Amino acid sequence: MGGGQKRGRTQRRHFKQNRDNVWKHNSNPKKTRPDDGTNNDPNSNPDSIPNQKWEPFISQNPGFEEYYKVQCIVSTEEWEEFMSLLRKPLPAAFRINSSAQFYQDVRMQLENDFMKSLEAEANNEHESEAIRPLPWYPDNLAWHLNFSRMQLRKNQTLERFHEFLKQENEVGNITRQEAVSMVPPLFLDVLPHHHVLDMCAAPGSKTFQLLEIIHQTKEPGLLPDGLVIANDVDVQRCNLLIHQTKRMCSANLIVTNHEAQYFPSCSLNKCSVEISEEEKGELGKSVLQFDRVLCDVPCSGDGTLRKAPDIWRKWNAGMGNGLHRLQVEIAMRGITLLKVGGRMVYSTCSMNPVENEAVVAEILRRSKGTVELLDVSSELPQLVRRQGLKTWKIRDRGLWLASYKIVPKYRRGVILPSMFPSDENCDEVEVSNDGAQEDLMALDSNIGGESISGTITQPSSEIENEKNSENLENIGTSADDDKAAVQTEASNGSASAEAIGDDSKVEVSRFPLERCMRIVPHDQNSGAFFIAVLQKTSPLKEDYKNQSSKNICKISRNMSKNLLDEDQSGTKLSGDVPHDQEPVTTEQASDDSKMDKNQLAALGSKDVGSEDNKEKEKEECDNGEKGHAELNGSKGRLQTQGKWKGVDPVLFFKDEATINSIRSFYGISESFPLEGHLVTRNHDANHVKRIYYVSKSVHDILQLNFQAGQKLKITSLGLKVFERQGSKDGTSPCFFRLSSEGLPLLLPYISKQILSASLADFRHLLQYRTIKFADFVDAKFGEKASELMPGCCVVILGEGKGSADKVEVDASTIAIVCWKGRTNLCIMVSELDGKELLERLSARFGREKGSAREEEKNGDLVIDTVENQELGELNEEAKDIDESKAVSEETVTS
Ligand SMILES: C[S@@+](CC[C@H](N)C(=O)[O-])C[C@H]1O[C@@H](n2cnc3c(N)ncnc32)[C@H](O)[C@@H]1O
Repeated sequence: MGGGQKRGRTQRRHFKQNRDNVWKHNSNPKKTRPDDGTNNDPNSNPDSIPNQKWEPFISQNPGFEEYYKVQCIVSTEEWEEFMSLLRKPLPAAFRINSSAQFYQDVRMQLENDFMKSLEAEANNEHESEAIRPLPWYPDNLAWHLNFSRMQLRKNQTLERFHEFLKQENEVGNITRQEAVSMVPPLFLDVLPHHHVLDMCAAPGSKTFQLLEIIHQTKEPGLLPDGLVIANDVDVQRCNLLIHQTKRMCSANLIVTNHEAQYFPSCSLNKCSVEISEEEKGELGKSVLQFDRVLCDVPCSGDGTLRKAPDIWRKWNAGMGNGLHRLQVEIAMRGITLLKVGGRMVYSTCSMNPVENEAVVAEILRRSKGTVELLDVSSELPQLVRRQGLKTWKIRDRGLWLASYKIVPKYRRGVILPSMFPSDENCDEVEVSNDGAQEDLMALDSNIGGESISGTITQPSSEIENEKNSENLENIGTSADDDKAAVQTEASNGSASAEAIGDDSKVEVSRFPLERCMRIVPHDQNSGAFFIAVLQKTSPLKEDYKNQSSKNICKISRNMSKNLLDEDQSGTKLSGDVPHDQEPVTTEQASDDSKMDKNQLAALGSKDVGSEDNKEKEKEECDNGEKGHAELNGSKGRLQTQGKWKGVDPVLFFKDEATINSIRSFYGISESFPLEGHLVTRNHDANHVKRIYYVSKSVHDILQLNFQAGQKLKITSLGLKVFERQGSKDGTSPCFFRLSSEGLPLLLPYISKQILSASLADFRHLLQYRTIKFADFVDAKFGEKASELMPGCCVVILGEGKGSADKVEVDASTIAIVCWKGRTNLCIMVSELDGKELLERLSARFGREKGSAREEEKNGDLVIDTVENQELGELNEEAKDIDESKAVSEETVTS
């Protein structure tokens, strides 16, 4: 099983400490709001928050209502229901982590216990059940609660259930995830051998799902052939992603930190250093390409209104307009990195067609028949969804624009042809764009002829407008100006006044956008989501660049060319990030005057394209090329000093003496490959603290990355298997202990330092944490334990058979990492994990007769105080190591 089939125990500590327990009370009472469903009554004052001044969220936004009415997002008859549900709090949902060892037990508890005991608690007109499995999610692994989190907290009769949710969340058996957010990975149709790229992955709930699928079918100790590369541009969010996915214990994961629109392809054909065909052959690939790509892009997020009601206040049409370009660029990069025959899912938690159908249409337009929008109407039939829209309109500064033709010239750098349903306008755009280019040149000359970094063609008049529009009064003025401009354009004959109300001029997309899926809240009491499933049917065409150029500014045109070149795999690879151009950043792309920096930050876009970043990108490019010659030698040093500053280097661990001592101490079978699979993040082999195991698939990508000059900025990878141990007495001959998360992978191959305990002794170990050899119920077990070498060891549960002699493991084996001291055995499992494991054993095997605490009082289990203290320190040390790791080796600090 390894990676993924069981989760470790101690390793979950830092995960827990680094995320809120979402089922606990809200630590920020200011954010709390009443749970009455509408919460727009300023006079209501919930009793639940004594002494707190409650400020209700506004749940009105006339602009929002007008926008979606015009877009016909739902029929007129449904409008009231749609709006009413948007104002109600989102019912909680969660997923059972199928990688957790006790996931079946958790599922049984929900099906057999809570579903029945909570029957009486169904409490609103939308639902007849208090909790229910989501019908479209496989194997009853995803659950919908007919309560919001606030209701769970307030209701006494739900207390036991609430406690259950808190504990299972804390130990990592369940993950809270919005129901609709679970959908995209299901449509990706991932198989265990697939190479999957999750382009915008943080905080990682979908990455977790992808890893679960990758690890689904493997036996203990075997790793799947596939892998997931999870990427996010935001450093802080990348760290969340790392902590989230750590619970998966996967050796098949790489976390990277790139702007997705420039995700490197690690093309060997671009390398400055010659690589022989033989070397390329050994690697099995000369460019990074994926079987599956998840493109869950940054978006305006209005599909999450039910759980993030502050969006009511912030929402404006410019948010979607501002993100469209970035979304297209990310999606096109995804298509470029996709293998022919591969599938890509494009998704957003926005309802806005500009961020959805318009982006999908642009992908199809640019890929010119090489990408198909799949009809997946027969997949997940129980998931209620609507067809995509074929027509929509653009709202810009108070104007409705039904066609690109009526976009005022000075807005044409912002409002793009690709935002509109029809691509007929694209031909006319060439002329119009010339105008925009003239504007840009004029602007360039205004600022001394230097080109503006990555800016969309934006005339100075517009910049002035946008500056002024901070002031609300000026927004009105600017909109009036725009109207006047449209009228002038129209009367000049360069545009027809196709504004709202003129239905005869409605544009309809030529693409089969009805195959897209939109989930709206009132269909199944959920949030809203948009999903499109695309398949690459052949390599992108040579003239893709020409075609796309009509819709995109000069900057992006260059980028399209580079992307295309990469797609002609093997023949015309022109390399990675197009460093000769500045990236179109979220911030720049979102240049609508009403979308301020705070809003962008709220979209999770901070750090994108900062000057610092851009400088680094240039530097990275240079150093990356140089780095190639020094494969895994001084490269680590180079990396920390130049390339990917602030990120620990990735190095294969090749210290044979250490590897041999580990193998021999634990009796790790020769059939388990260590060589070539061990990685560290420290270039000083003598001070390596943690050793990570990587699958063959990850190994191959690392090799390619080394060969290509370390294009990938890797923030985390693999599965921690060994940690340097700080034995106080120095008696253990092995310097490295096993880590809990790596144990499931190694377990089937370990033949030394491993014992099988009876159920009673296993329970006692979990309960008392340290037991003297003489105090074990099974004396033979105590004797065997005393004969182990001092240091790290493994105890497996022999399930009451008293089988100290025989150690047999299979997928269901329950095992813990322990420490053999001079007189006793101590577990290296956190208290919470120990407690939870005890409870699971009770649920499976029944409670132990007699209270162990009483036995303790009677002095049955006396522990050598001195050694106990020493072992306590060791345990503490293990915890410290876990925590420091998050800071030193896995946290991106750039
Ligand atoms: C909708 S969230 C992704 C949610 C995630 N897929 C999940 O299921 O947990 C969008 C993410 O895109 C990231 N992002 C924004 N701009 C990006 C860019 N240019 N490249 C990569 N990631 C980006 C944000 O930091 C944010 O974490």
